[in-house]
Amino acid sequence: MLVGDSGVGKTCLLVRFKDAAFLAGSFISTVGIDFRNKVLTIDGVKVKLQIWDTAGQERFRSVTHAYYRDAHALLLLYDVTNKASFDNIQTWLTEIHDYAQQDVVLMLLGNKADAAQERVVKREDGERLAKEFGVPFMETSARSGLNIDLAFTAVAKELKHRSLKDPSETFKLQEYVDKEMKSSGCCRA
Ligand SMILES: Nc1nc2c(ncn2[C@@H]2O[C@H](COP(=O)(O)OP(=O)(O)OP(=O)(O)O)[C@@H](O)[C@H]2O)c(=O)[nH]1
Repeated sequence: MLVGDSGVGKTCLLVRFKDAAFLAGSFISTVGIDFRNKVLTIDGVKVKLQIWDTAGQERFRSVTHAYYRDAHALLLLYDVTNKASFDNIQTWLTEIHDYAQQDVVLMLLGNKADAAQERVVKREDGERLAKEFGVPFMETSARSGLNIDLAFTAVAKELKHRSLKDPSETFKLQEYVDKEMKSSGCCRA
């Protein structure tokens, strides 16, 4: 499930992942909730992701609350060009604490990393916040595609690992993300 303030790019992130496209132009706010499916092959196993795109607007909050408890994973987004969306992350974390399952897989994403000129939230600030709350973190761009597949693949790997319930196998989400970013030679922003 994708959550975060209105306009941070949740719908664009999902469209980029699902269709490898970017919705340029006018911004159409999500009404309530929507979902799309995508099948990934993880270590030879097909994993079907059902991804719920929620409305960030406050007036839809009561609708989205109802979906939290069924979510296995949450991608919590802020917009690196919008300080308020970053400041609101703590409020979102409280909301997640109140409504989601205790062991939900959670990842923090600083989206719109392509927008260098408009950036107001440094990558280090995102990293610091994520560390404070013990949440894996990366910057993404729905416009350029930066780290989009990696974010969803990392979450899918974690979910697959959990569903196999094999205690001899360990999977560390942040370690996986850091390793993948390093080996691709890419950049966190
Ligand atoms: N530069 C840049 N713009 C983006 C990116 N992702 C989204 N946008 C723009 O940000 C605006 C909002 O994107 P949406 O995906 O509709 O935002 P949302 O979070 O789904 O908004 P709600 O549905 O209201 O919750 C649109 O004008 C997008 O074109 C990105 O990675 N880079």
